[in-house]
Formats: sequence, structure tokens, C-alpha cells
Amino acid sequence: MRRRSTLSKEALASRLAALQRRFIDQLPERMQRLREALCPPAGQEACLSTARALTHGLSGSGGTFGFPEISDAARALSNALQRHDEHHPPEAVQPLLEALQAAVSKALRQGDTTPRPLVERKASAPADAALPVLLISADQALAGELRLKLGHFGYAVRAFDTVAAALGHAGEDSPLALIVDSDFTDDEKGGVQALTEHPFPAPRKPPLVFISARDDFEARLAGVRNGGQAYFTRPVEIPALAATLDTLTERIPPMPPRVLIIEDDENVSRFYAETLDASGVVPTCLTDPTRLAQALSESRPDLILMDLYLPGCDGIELASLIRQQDAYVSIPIVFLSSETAEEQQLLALKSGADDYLTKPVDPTRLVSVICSRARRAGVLREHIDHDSLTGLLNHGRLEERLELELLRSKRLGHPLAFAMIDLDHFKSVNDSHGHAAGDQVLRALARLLQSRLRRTDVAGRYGGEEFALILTDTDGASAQRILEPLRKEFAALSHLADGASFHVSFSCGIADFPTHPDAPSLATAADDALYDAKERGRNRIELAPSPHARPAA
Ligand SMILES: Nc1nc2c(ncn2[C@@H]2O[C@H](COP(=O)(O)OP(=O)(O)OP(=O)(O)O)[C@@H](O)[C@H]2O)c(=O)[nH]1
Repeated sequence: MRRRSTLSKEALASRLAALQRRFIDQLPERMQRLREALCPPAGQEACLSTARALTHGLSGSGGTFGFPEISDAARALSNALQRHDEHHPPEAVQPLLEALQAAVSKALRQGDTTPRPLVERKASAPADAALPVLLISADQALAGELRLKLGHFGYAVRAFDTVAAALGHAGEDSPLALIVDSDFTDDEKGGVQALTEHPFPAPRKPPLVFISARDDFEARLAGVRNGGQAYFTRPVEIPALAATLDTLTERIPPMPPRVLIIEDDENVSRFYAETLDASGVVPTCLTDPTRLAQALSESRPDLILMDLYLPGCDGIELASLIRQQDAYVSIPIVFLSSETAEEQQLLALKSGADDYLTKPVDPTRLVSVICSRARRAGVLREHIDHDSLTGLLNHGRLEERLELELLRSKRLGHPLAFAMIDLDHFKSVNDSHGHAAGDQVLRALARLLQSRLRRTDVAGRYGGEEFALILTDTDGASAQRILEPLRKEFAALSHLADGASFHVSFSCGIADFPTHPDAPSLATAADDALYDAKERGRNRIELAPSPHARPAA
């Protein structure tokens, strides 16, 4: 599995130091422009709008780069320039300009101030390591079922019937998760509490998952109070439990949250980007608000971090513009500004913003506000965008992704393959083994697709027993070669229902870009190829011919 590389503390410090250096290097030129705007050479007029923009920029960025005196002096000058005629600076401007110059000169002398403290990224569990799990349950049947079925998902379950027995072995097993089957009755409570009250006999206390026959408020609350990070009611849905274990053990690392930074000062924007990047967030910077639509559709952010003052329009207008589009109604927007007036902050929040950070923002606060909001928004979006049975992208989102990936392929001149997969004789699977067994088959295929495809590929549930795949940078023939082993592996997979074992196969149709130039023609061609695969006997993959190919004589 590919992972994002972790930026070391030293590497981040050196990148931030470089940005700070750039900020310092630009100070003389910024001051020169400010002087020209406020005290123009004889025969020229002052230009207060330019001076306001320059002082505003300095007040926002000074503190960010460790020079709060520059921010304070620039803000004082900026305030003095408000409500004055464009070409007539107030008399008080000279001492304020000199105070700013003094702060700037001090920064230039100071030169190499160290950047602020950084936040370290959390290490995650290795992707392919064996995953020991401890189970505490007095129910032998449940223990046997979990051992067998979680074993299919790569977990080695070791079961104990009491907390004391499990704790006795936890030191040697170093489990990555602990599953406790409990009904939180008075008898048992002592045992469950022992988990939280006694030091865990391993270097790291593993995440705790409760399984219970109870689904009432008191039992769920007891689960939370005893440190449970997940709660399942019996009968346990094993794939859902396995998916939760995957997340808690970080076997499948969560997608890093994406943040779009809209800030016209490139230096400041890069500072936020570097700080967030070091905390596991994927930042995209936008300095020109007129390119907002493209940035939103390409970066698909979980959160927008936006300056309140931007060239051409202000942040409040931009937030309203974003909120007026259905697709972006739920994206959290956090404003950043050196504006401390409460009235202005309230206005920003009224326009649809979710939070307001005052510049200069301490990097630790920036990371904590942005990461927690972006992660929660990401989880919410995962639920909205994904099919609840298989966890794959739903039909609507898959179509959006196809449009987006096509745009990218066109721009880069790369091929793209679109594949449609349909389970064979699935009606008879449901009829013979029951709908629940049919659902298990759908999940098994989804899991196989997720585990075998590259992270850049996209898998979705197109409809009932139909799936679709987008394989980027891949032509049709290569896609066929990639999917052939998957087809064989799936057909060889044994499914179990009521003690009986059975097999299911799938048929697949593939079409590619640029042979088929747009989303509708790709989908139609892949669907036709799928129909051919069914006609030719099922359990096979067909590649759509080029629409320009001459039919065989
Ligand atoms: N278990 C389960 N079955 C589903 C789901 N969605 C659709 N199906 C079933 O999938 C079956 C599709 O049947 P058909 O379209 O007749 O096709 P088929 O039996 O797969 O036959 P071929 O596609 O021709 O090989 C129907 O019985 C649907 O009820 C689902 O979410 N769960």
C-alpha cells in the first residue's frame, strides 16, 4: 500500500525557515512601495488603496512569520488610513510609517529567527503485519465465530473468557485491538472496569471494541465510559467489525483530509500549507479567487481555509458564493484574518463560515482547529458519498469522478479505462442462499477490488449487483490484463451460507479513453462490452472495440 511520506520535524523546520527568509527578503521592497503610495515624489498623487492593501498584508503575515511588532505597527497604520480620501493621507501617517519601518528594520537585523514549534505526525501500524486481536467473551460459540470469520479478514483472534485471563496474556501477545463481549450487568461491570482501572500489561493500550446484546442508552454509555471506541450489538456484522478494526488498528490508514487554502499572499499561504502538510493534511493553495470553481472540483477539499480580504472580492462574498452551490453546502469554511473587530467576525460567521481564526495564528491552534474539523467533515462526506453495504463510491459520486478523471486525462494526454462489472446469475444466489448471503458476496467483491487496485483507481457500486471501475493512466488492453487475475480469483472464492459453500463469478466490459472521448460514450461502450461478455458465456472480460473499427466481413 502506498503511503504519504512523513515530513521530519527538521525538514519542516527548514522549509518554514526558508519561507520566513523569503518574507524578510521581501520586506524592503514592500516598504518601498508603501512609502511611494503614502509619500509620493513631487508631482504624483498618494494612493491610499495601495497603501491599505500593503499594510493589511503586513499585518496578516508579520505575526505568522514570528514578527508580531510588524503586525501591530502595520495594523495601526492600516486603521489610520481607513475612511480617508484616496489621495490625501492623514497627518498622523508619518510617525506610524516610521514605527512600522522600525519594526521592519528590527526584523531585518534579527534575520534568522527560528520558526515555531511543529506538530509531529502519528506513526501507523504496518500495512501487511500480522494483526493479533484479544477477545474477552464467556460465549464459546461467539469466540469460535469471531476466530474463524475475522481470520478471513487477516486477524488472529485469541479468546479468553475473563478480563483477568486476557490481561495475563496481553503482555506477550501485544494485541492491536481488544474486543470485549459484555452486557454491562452489575456482575460483569467489575471485570470491564478492570480494563480501565489496571495498567495495561503492554507498552501501548490497544483500542477497545465492545460487543453487547444490549442496545440501550445505559449500555452504550457504559461502553463509552469504559473506554470503548466502537460498539456492536449482537448478532455482530463481521465485515463491519473488520472494517472498524481496520480503521482502529490503522491497517487501512484513513484518507488524509484535504484543505483548500485561499490566501492571496503566496508566502503566508505556503506557510499554512507546510504546517498542515506536516500534520497529515493535504493542502492545495489558491491565490486567485477567480479560479475557485476549478480548484474546488480538482482538489475536492474537506475544508476551506480562507483569508477574509482577497483581491477582487472579499472572503464573505466568496463564502456566500460557495454556499449557494449544492455540492459545497456542507464544506466547513474557516476564515483567517488580522481583523479583530467582533462585528466583522460575526458577519463572517453569518455568511456561512464555521470558524474564525485571528492572524497571526499559532501553528498548533491552526492544526488542531483545521485537522479536527476537516477529519469530521471527511468522515461525514465518506458516509454521504459511499454505498453503505460495500463502502464503495456510490453511483452519483462515481460519475462525478469519471468526469474529473477524464478532464485530468485529457489535460495530461494519458489514457483511462472504465470497466463495468456484473455478478453472474446473482438472482439464483439470492434465491438459493438467501439475500444475506448475496450481500456477503457483494461485500467480498468490493473488498477484493479495494485491496487489489491502486490507490489512484476508483471503484464504485454502480447499482444492485453492478460495479464500475476507473483505472487512471491505463488503456483498455492493460486494464484487461489487470482485471483478468481478479476475475479468476473471485470465481475461485468460496462463499459460505448455512454450512453450504458456493462460488460466484462476474462478467466485465471495458472501454477506454481516448478511444471513447467522453463519459457517456465510455459508459455506453463498457456496458455494451459487458453485454457481450454475458452473451459469450459469462465469467469473462470483453474490451469494447473502437467505434471506428470496421466490422468483420
Ligand atoms: N443480496 C442482494 N441482491 C441484490 C442487491 N441488489 C440487487 N440484487 C439482486 O441482484 C439480482 C440481479 O438479477 P438479474 O438482473 O436478473 O441478473 P442475474 O441473475 O445476475 O443474471 P445475469 O446478470 O444475466 O448473469 C436480483 O435478484 C436482485 O434482487 C443487493 O443489494 N443485495
